[in-house]
Amino acid sequence: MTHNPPSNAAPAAGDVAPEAVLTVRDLNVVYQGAPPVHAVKDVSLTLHRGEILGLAGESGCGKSTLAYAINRLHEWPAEVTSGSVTFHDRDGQELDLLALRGGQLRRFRWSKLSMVFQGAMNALNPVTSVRAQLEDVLTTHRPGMSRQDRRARCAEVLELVGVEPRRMDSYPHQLSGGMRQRVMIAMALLLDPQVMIMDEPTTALDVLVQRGILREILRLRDELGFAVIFITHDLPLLLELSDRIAVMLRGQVVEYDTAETIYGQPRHPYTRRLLDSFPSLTGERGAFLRDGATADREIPPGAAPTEAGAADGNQVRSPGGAR
Ligand SMILES: Nc1ncnc2c1ncn2[C@@H]1O[C@H](COP(=O)(O)OP(=O)(O)OP(=O)(O)O)[C@@H](O)[C@H]1O
Repeated sequence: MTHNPPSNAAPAAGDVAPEAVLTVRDLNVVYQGAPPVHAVKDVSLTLHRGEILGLAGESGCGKSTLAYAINRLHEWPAEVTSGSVTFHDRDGQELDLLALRGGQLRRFRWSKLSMVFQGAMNALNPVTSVRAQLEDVLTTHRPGMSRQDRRARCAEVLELVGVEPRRMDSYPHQLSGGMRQRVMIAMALLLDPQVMIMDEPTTALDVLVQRGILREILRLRDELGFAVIFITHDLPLLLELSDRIAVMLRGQVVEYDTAETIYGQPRHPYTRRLLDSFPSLTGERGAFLRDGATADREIPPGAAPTEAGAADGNQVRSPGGAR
């Protein structure tokens, strides 16, 4: 289960090598049907602590298959045919994720790496209160935790995602789509994971609610320091949100660079085509990058959370550290 430390961590500004939290090496995933579909081809990625890595690419290019394989959620006929996925724990341990079995895997998921799925907001159990569903995660993973501490932790994570803790006794159908998705993000945060994989987490939501939630994710990342693999085919959104972006085409990562470089100097013809397919991206350079005040151009600071909150039927906290 032990591997050498990753060697491809790119040097950051100031020559301080960023620390890797997850390394994917030459990963291949095949759906073993007739004929087989080679959905992920020789993918190598390094996720650094606290970074948001965007995974872009058209429908069917393999984004979800890659995310599921990383978290070992893929099911037959999907098979990881080769490669490795290594988690570099905060405590120095190196975990070979493809080798985890049964209890080890259950302990790993949620506590070290959590996932918010496409349509996850519909994954909440309709006949159980939000409180019971959040507490269930803690009862399973932190059996020694007192009832009082469990309740306090649940209230804390709900507050973190901008849901009033009094909503804890609600049932999912009593919450808006945006609030349900916030509850799912709260659940993913419960055990203080080092990595969150978000697969189209806001796609089903209207634009204002979506932007409010994305700002919260940025703020939480700044506050809590987890790293994110964020998957969407919405490239403008990724440019705004991500530190680095990997562009996938037919199972392969064809370009992997900072959001700024992907936007300003795309090298691969497919990346250029992808950028050109969003007409609004042909405007002033940098208009979609998170850097500086440009990200606020479309929605003035302060407006988005209020509007999102209203649309959400819930008070959203100030974006704070959201860039
Ligand atoms: N159960 C399956 N059996 C066979 N092929 C599959 C299966 N699930 C997905 N695929 C194929 O694997 C490839 C990658 O699919 P995947 O869902 O990972 O792409 P994606 O980029 O996440 O797409 P989307 O953005 O639409 O979710 C596609 O060609 C898809 O048709």
